[in-house]
Amino acid sequence: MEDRAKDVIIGVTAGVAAAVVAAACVLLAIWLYRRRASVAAPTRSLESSTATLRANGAVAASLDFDSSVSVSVASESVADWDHPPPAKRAAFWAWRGGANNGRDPPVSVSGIPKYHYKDLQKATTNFTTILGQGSFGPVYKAVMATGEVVAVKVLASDSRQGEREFQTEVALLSRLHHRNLVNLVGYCVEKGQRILIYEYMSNGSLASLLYDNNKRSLSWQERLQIAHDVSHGIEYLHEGAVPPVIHRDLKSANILLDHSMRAKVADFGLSKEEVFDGRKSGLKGTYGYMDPDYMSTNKFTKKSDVYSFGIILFELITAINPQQGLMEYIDLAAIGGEGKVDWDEILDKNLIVGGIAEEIRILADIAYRCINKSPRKRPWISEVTQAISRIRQLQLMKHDTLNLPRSETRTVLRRIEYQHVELTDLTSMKELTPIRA
Ligand SMILES: Nc1ncnc2c1ncn2[C@@H]1O[C@H](COP(=O)(O)OP(=O)(O)OP(=O)(O)O)[C@@H](O)[C@H]1O
Repeated sequence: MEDRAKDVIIGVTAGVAAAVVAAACVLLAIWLYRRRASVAAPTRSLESSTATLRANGAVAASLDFDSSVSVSVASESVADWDHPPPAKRAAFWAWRGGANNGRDPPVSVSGIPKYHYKDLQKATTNFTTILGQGSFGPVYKAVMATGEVVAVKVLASDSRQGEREFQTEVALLSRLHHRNLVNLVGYCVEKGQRILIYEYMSNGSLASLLYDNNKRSLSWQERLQIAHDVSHGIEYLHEGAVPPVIHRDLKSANILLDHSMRAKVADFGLSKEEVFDGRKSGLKGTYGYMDPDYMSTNKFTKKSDVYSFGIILFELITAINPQQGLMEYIDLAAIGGEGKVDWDEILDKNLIVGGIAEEIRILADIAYRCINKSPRKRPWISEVTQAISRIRQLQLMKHDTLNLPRSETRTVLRRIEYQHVELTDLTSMKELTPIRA
């Protein structure tokens, strides 16, 4: 009897112990689950707010600290911005100007010099030396006290988007340096004004050189150099910058030329919101340059920039404005299908000179691949740069050949033939694309 009571007591004790252990496990599991969920929650919401901008495992993310500030810069890891280090946080609050009740002066995180408004006023003769008017405000030529000539872009003070874009521009350009990007040399935030100061590009925009009747026509050599420069600039953004950057508003008006006609890409972060098809779509970019795939999916990728660059290449070849029917002309020329495209029909008449037909055809073929409706079939920008390099090599070799003694000419011609085969391979560019898409 006593043994039986003992057994009962042991059984009950073991049961209670088992129940306690089980309850503890359940509680532990609940606690762990809740903890993980609370850590994951902000990341998820940030990811969802940037989802439309992500593509190809890389690129543009929005720094959505609040819904009014959506800065398109290439992705630092989401987690990184989820818990930014103190320096980044301070910079961000400083940029927001007002988030700290405006007590502190704006902080330059960028290392880019900050100018006083009165100095810029003087350098622009009280803002009278206007170079042009963009959608974010006027641009002035300024001669600084040091004698340096710069371009001063005054963002419209009433524009909320202007302020947002201002933040993007300073943030992006402070970490992007390349000879084919228009350098930001300073900025000013004073008296309610937001001003960006750039290196001065004395030959203006590619658009004005192509479409302004008062300007001389660009030579083929210059056009090829411009194509190469721009391609290098974009390649730096896509494949050199860490993290990578998508421009989102590549167009001939955003390609500027310096005193020696070298081209640079301008206007990061200043892509404007555009009303499309009469409806407010939230799409960014400029009509005539916008990737059709982006218009249907709302996903902007590096290949969307490649599309816009393809359009710019066609502008260089045809001098037809994309906003005045360029695409229709291209479709007409390509009506015969692959291998039967006749680019001669749409060539800029100023390019009808001897000896360059083959080079033009190759560049047009590259451009045509860039504007393929399917982003996967478009080349990567580094492939485009390489293809343009080959055209230039071909040119150099031709030039050398003309200056060579007869005995060497045959060898060089053979090399040209070889290069040509390589070029044809490159312009087909089909094999690489699916691997990285
Ligand atoms: N760094 C610069 N050097 C010389 N001229 C410049 C410079 N930046 C802009 N400009 C000139 O100022 C004018 C306005 O330029 P801005 O970049 O504001 O607008 P946009 O690119 O022409 O148009 P949008 O703002 O609609 O894209 C253009 O004519 C351009 O050629």
